[in-house]
Amino acid sequence: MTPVSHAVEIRDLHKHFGKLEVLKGIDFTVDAGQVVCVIGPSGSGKSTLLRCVNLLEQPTSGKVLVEGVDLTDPDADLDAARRRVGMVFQQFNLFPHMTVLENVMIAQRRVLKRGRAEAERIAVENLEKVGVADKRGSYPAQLSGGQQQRVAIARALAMNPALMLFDEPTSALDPELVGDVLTVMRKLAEEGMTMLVVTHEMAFARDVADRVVFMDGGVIVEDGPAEQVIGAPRHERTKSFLRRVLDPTHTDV
Ligand SMILES: Nc1ncnc2c1ncn2[C@@H]1O[C@H](COP(=O)(O)OP(=O)(O)OP(=O)(O)O)[C@@H](O)[C@H]1O
Repeated sequence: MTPVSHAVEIRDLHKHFGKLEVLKGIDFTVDAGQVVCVIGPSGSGKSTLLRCVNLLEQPTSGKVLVEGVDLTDPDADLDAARRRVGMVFQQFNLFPHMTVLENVMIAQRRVLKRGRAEAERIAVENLEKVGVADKRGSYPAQLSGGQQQRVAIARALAMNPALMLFDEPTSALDPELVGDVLTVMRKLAEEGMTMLVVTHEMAFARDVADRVVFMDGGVIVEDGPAEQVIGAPRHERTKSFLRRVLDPTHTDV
């Protein structure tokens, strides 16, 4: 068996929606244990890129490998590959009629076929990890946005993923709730979780990411350590984007 060198490997990825080419030849890798933050203006293709890694979108061409499994190979075990990838969205997507505990147990029970006691134990363990175990009997509507997002993170972690994708996990939150979610994400990073994070949180990207990828117009413009891409960008497009996000008087990103 060939050794798996990357948690994620993307080669010449293109994605069209009709005539609109949203991804125009993306190449990059994420190694196991790395945190890679993807930044860039609205509409640059960041979410579409993540959705191609999670099979929510089918690439038009190119390759997406997760732990060496080619998701574009019709013979690949796609269910198994999908289970290796956890995803946290901007919206928490919790079932409103289920308690927090049930929300974190349901996929474990249905997809992984875990028994009730085991699923509950793992759910509680992960709710403790994100600091909301005391809310296990509550319904999502009884929780703050930050607590709901932490439940969504616990739900993804309970599936024992090799890789976590985060798509602007704090952008739907009131500013005072953002910190708690970022703290959980920092902890996961410190524990060695492989993470691909689309974010507008530049401080998080600067402090936590092993690499920052700047996307614009469906291409990767810069890919490197945060101190380079955010601290000393080489390209005019990156500089202009960062001027806009780092200057609060600009809101057009
Ligand atoms: N399912 C779809 N059908 C048609 N067009 C789509 C679809 N999904 C995304 N697009 C278009 O693809 C482009 C890139 O969208 P995407 O959401 O990937 O960008 P983004 O960089 O994540 O933006 P944002 O920061 O605003 O979330 C946009 O022009 C969007 O309208």
